[in-house]
Amino acid sequence: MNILKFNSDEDFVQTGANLIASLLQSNPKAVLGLATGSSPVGVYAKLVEMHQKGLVSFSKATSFNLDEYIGLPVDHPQSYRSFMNEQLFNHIDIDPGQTHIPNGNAADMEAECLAYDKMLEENGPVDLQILGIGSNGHIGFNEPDVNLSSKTHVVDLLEDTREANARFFDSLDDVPRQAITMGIGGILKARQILLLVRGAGKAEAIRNAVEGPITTQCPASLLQSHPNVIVLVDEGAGKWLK
Ligand SMILES: N[C@@H]1[C@@H](O)[C@H](O)[C@@H](COP(=O)(O)O)O[C@@H]1O
Repeated sequence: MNILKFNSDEDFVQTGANLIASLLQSNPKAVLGLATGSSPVGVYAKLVEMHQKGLVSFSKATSFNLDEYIGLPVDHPQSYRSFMNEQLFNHIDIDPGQTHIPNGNAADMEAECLAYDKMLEENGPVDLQILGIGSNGHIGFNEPDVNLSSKTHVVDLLEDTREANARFFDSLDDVPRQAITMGIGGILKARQILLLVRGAGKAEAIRNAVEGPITTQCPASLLQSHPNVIVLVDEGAGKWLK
């Protein structure tokens, strides 16, 4: 794992954005694995800025998002489709038909999981997978558990995850109880992984993930088994790293 610590927010987002932009410059048809949450927001904003300056184009790229809430209307402001449209897709030249997000409103969720993995397999592997980390060590919505699923699946969200995400909703009751997420196996198939970690609230999670044992109780620790992971941490998140 290549762990880079930043004191400056600007350097953090510029480094993340440069990695994605240089991939697209060398391979315009790159397959991007995208994440939601507050961690990648600054990197997406920087990519929009770079796109507006003519420094990067997404016109031939394909994207796959990690996860989506179940049962939230797709146009709900907190759906991950709305998030991606607002933070990135509406401001760049990516073909909307080439952006993929699991359908959290499918009538048959099992079929949706299979279809998503099939699409990933047909278009993959993902060239660069962006990830955030939950304060309990989750990646995507792969929560700590005795067993982790390899494939895309439906997950019951843990209470602490719902509470962490309640800040985006009117009340805790409005936070969905389930999500569809790519599995750990799907995530680890990416050629390269870029883990973005910001804030002191993630200090323990990232220390466990990169310095602790590889355990399903900290799903992000499985990234230690991947040969090409870059971790960007800010000062707060990196405060307990060696
Ligand atoms: N499903 C998402 C994850 O993909 C994200 O990485 C994580 C951290 O979110 P944030 O970056 O807002 O702290 O939790 C969410 O629940």
